[in-house]
Amino acid sequence: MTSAVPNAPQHEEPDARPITMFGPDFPFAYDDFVKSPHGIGSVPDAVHGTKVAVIGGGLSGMLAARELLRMGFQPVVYEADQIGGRMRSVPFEGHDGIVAEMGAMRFPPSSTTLFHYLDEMGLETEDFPNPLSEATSSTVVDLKGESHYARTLADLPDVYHQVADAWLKTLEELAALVPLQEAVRQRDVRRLKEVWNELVRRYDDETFYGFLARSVPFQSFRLREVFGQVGFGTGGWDTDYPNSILEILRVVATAADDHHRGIVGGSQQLPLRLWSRPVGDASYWPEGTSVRSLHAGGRPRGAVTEIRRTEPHRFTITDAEGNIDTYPAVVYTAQSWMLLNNIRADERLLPIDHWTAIERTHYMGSSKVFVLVDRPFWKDIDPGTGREVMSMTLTDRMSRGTYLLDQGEGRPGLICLSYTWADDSLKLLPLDAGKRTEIMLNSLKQIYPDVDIRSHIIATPATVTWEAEHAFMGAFKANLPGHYRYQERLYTHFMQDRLPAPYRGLFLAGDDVSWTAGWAEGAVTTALNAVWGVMHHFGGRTAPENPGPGDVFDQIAPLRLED
Ligand SMILES: Cc1cc2nc3c(=O)[nH]c(=O)nc-3n(C[C@H](O)[C@H](O)[C@H](O)COP(=O)(O)OP(=O)(O)OC[C@H]3O[C@@H](n4cnc5c(N)ncnc54)[C@H](O)[C@@H]3O)c2cc1C
Repeated sequence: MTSAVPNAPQHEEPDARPITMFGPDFPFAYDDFVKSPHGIGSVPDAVHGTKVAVIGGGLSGMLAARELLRMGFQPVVYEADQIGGRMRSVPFEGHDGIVAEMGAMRFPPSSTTLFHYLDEMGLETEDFPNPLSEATSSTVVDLKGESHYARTLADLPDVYHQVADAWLKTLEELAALVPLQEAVRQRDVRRLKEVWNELVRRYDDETFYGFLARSVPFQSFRLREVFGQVGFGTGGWDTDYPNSILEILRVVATAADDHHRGIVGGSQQLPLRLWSRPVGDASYWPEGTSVRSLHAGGRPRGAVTEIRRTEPHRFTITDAEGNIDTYPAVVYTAQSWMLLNNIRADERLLPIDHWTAIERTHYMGSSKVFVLVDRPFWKDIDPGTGREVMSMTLTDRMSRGTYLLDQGEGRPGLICLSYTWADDSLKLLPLDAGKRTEIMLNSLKQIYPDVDIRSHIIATPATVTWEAEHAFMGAFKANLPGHYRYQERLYTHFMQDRLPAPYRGLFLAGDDVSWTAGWAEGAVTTALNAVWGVMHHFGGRTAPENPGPGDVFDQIAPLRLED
């Protein structure tokens, strides 16, 4: 997501194994699973060619469709908006190769399963210029009208060091940071479950803010305020303060906010390539078959408007063009709220407790504003100070986070003028691109009075507010306190032997079902769960050498909290 979550402090031994997004709720090694030469499963020949509806053409849907095709199914993709979903890279007309990342834009290398598919699809990554990171030549932190220029954390005034220390101490004292990260590194499932399950029991009812307020190192309100407004790593945290502290601890435990990399050419290429590239080693299908080639006109079906359960054990789907088709199984990857309003959904699709979980799901809003400028003028040196005229900027003003995205020598420069979440995003909701740009330029003018950003702008600004997008209604899920049980229900829904038979056959996947919403790794791993579920539903199995998430589920299942 780039939640407002900062760099996870790490205790790094020189030869330590890397921290990955292994668990902590369901510590299954998805990265090893997808890399195995034994494949991720197969189905009986009689099942080959069976149509499975895949609702949503974002990363999760595209990955599920591709892996289902590989197993010999015929995935039928429905998409309401465009292939890519929240991996939306918007080009600027007349400026080839430059895109504004409206959704996902920076990816932690700890997303090892995501990176496997990036490699498979031949995509390259590069350092992303986060605040104070190595890829960022300078950062300005501007708070309560006072600006500080820094190349590293060491250049910032003492209060920022106090905040960094307080955060590290709090994590060590209240959240068992050291054993938690060590268990993730070592992939020590028993130890990880011991430590994490205890944290779940202790903190499911706690907000992020409440967690800080009860910590001795954060007794000063001033420190909590500074931490909330600028944080460290990717920026301020206060828009996350009302959320469950477990959401934050997952990010910290798995280094999701560290060492981010951007996808060269734009993140949307990943779902687009999963859709259009032939699947080399597919069962049943002739060489050269891709998900796209299985679709008439090379286009997905339109938006789903209705899903009903029909006899015997079928799903009948209507789309926006009025087509009605019936399938023996469905993978559903759109935000789950769509099942409450945009889609007429048969109540018999899910057990009542799952509907409750969907109704209670909480999403964060998010807005971005990008401008294309004639050149990376921010690298000009101010003769008075000897510094670059403008830096990556964190501020408590309306723009909050401003990112400078160098496109290379002799090319225009790209500026993400503003990236906001929750209430800060809501403040922009009713405003058009022009008004938003004006507000952000004004905000930055207070920090850089001598820089005329407007004079460099060469294209219409690009902007988005995800909560206003019809097919999304939010940027990413963020559990509130007390939501663990809902999350556990939705995540484990792919284990359908546990459900009464009339509720089987529809598999939930995607970012909002994952434990780490706002991170593409969760879209990938929940897609793999759903693929395992579909395979199992049709009598398929994995190779004994490479058991899947459902095969080992009972040994590593997420903690189930009782009433
Ligand atoms: C602002 C923002 C910043 C982010 N930053 C990062 C980041 O830096 N790093 C990172 O790892 N992750 C980030 N993420 C998260 C990442 O984008 C998601 O995890 C991932 O893209 C989700 O993929 P998905 O397939 O689960 O869902 P989606 O991408 O939402 O795909 C669901 C698809 O379903 C479609 N749909 C909706 N309704 C219907 C219908 N009725 N019929 C058919 N189709 C329908 C939608 O149009 C959409 O294409 C960010 C997300 C946002 C919004």
